[in-house]
Amino acid sequence: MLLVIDVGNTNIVLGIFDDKTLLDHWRISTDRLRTTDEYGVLVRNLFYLNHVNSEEIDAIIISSVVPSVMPTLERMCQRYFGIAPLIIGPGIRTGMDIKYDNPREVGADRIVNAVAAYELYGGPVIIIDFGTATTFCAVDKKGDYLGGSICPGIGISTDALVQRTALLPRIEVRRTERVICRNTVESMQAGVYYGFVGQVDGIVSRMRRELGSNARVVATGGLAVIIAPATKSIDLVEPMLTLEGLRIIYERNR
Ligand SMILES: Nc1ncnc2c1ncn2[C@@H]1O[C@H](COP(=O)(O)OP(=O)(O)OP(=O)(O)O)[C@@H](O)[C@H]1O
Ligand SMILES: CC(C)(CO)[C@@H](O)C(=O)NCCC(=O)O
Ligand SMILES: [K+]
Repeated sequence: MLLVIDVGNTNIVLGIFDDKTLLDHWRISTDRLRTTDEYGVLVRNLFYLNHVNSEEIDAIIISSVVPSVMPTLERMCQRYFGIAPLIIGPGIRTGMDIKYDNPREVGADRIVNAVAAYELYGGPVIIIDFGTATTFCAVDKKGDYLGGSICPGIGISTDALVQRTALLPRIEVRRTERVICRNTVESMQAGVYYGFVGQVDGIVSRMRRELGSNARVVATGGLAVIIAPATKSIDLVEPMLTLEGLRIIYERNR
C-alpha cells in the first residue's frame, strides 16, 4: 500500500492507496514545532484506530509547501515505517512541462493538482485549490503547466477581518439568501461568500480568455464544496485531487 502525504501551510493530509483505491484519509494540523516522534505516534495511532497495518505500507510519497517540516517528516518515515519517502521536487518525473520562469518556484501542491486534473479530465483545464491560499492554475491542451494566480485564502482573509476590527466576530463561511443583510454576522457571511464567488468567476473568465478556450474548471480544498454551487464557472469538485495526483506521480516514478 502507498502512503501519500500533502503538507500544506495549515494542514497535513494523509491518505492510503491500495493500488488506485483511496482506502482512507486523515487531516492533522501542520505544526512546525512537532517532533519526529510526535508525528510518528500521531500517524501510527491514526493507522491503529482505523485498522491499517503499518507493515503493509511499502512506499511513501510527499508533497510539501512548508520546507521547515520536511526533515522531521522524512525522519518520521524512516524511523516509523523504515521507508525513504519520494519527495516531489527536482528529479521527480511528473510528466508535465512547467512553463514558469523558474519551475522550482511553483508550489508542489499546485503541480500535483495539475497532474491529477490533466490525467482525469484532459486539457485545457483550470484548477482552483481553496487552502491557506486560493490558487488558480492553468494547464493547456498539450498538458503543459502554464502558471496561474495566487490569492489570500478564505480562512486567512476572514481571520484578518476579525483581528483588525473591534466589533466583527468570528463567523462560519456560509451562503446567505441575500447580500442586503440586516445583521453583522449575515453581512459578513454574505461579503465573504459572494466576494470569493465573484473572485472565482472573475479570475476564471480572464484565464479562459488567456487560455483561448473552453477549459474545464475543477475545484478542490476544504471550502470548494461550499463555494462551488454559487459560481458560474466551477464544473467539478474533486476533494481528493491532491492525493490522487500524488498517487499518479508515484506510479510515474516507481
Ligand atoms: N466553513 C468554514 N468557515 C470558516 N473557515 C473555514 C471553513 N472551512 C475551512 N475554513 C478555514 O479555511 C482555511 C482553508 O481550509 P482548508 O482545510 O480547505 O485548507 P487546507 O487544506 O488546510 O490548506 P493547506 O493545504 O494550505 O494547508 C483554513 O484556515 C480553515 O480553518
Ligand atoms: C501558494 C501556496 C501557498 C498554496 O499552498 C503554495 O503552492 C506555495 O507556497 N507556492 C509557492 C509559490 C508559487 O506557487 O508560485
Ligand atoms: K491543500
